[in-house]
Amino acid sequence: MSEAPRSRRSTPWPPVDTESPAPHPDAPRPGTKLAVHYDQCFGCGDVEGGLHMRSTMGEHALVHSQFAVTEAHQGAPGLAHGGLLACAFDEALGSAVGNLLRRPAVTGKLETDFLRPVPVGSTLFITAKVDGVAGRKLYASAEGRLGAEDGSVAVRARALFVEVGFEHFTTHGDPDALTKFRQTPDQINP
Ligand SMILES: CCCCCCCC(=O)SCCNC(=O)CCNC(=O)[C@H](O)C(C)(C)COP(=O)(O)OP(=O)(O)OC[C@H]1O[C@@H](n2cnc3c(N)ncnc32)[C@H](O)[C@@H]1OP(=O)(O)O
Repeated sequence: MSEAPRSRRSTPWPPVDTESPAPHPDAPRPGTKLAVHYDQCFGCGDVEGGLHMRSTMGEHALVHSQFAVTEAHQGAPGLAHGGLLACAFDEALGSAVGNLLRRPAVTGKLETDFLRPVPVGSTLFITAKVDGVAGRKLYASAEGRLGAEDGSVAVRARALFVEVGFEHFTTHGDPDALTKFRQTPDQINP
């Protein structure tokens, strides 16, 4: 296969003026294995059929996540489903925002570039970072490499997270949301 294009993007990123993202003083130190943020989360929780993503804080405010692609994640014979890959990036990006900034936020916009097919049996090594902060708007980006931290780039993603109050979860989700977050050991939410 020919080399994937370096970029298919024409728009600047972040799309607005931002401040540099200062990591929260309580952000996990490099090398820390990051906690599951909610044990029923499809991305990182121990949910049957979930993605079972695990993440680690890296150097230079990078968050490293791995997504092991199984037969349950197929969209075409032997290949990962693009929507599930987007899900994996939502999780990895959210983990970067949540752990580095420690501000409750939800995904407002998520865009993905699928550069190479991702086969069943492969592991996607995703590196995510926070690119900028503009008030409640938190911008993050990530790339996923096939098979190793220095493998070929297969997917790139970028996202806008919007900071919300904790009532977002109790009003729109479950009135017991805060209790349920807290029941997840070492969670980073409220
Ligand atoms: C560790 C954690 C890992 C978590 C990983 C998983 C994360 C998730 O999947 S979260 C679930 C999916 N996301 C959601 O359900 C969010 C649903 N959407 C919402 O609740 C709302 O639209 C919400 C909160 C994003 C924004 O609403 P609201 O609080 O009223 O703010 P609003 O004024 O509309 O937007 C705030 C700013 O963001 C901008 N914005 C919001 N959405 C977008 C968008 N899609 N594109 C561009 N800009 C946007 C607005 O233009 C606005 O900008 P400005 O302040 O400059 O005017």
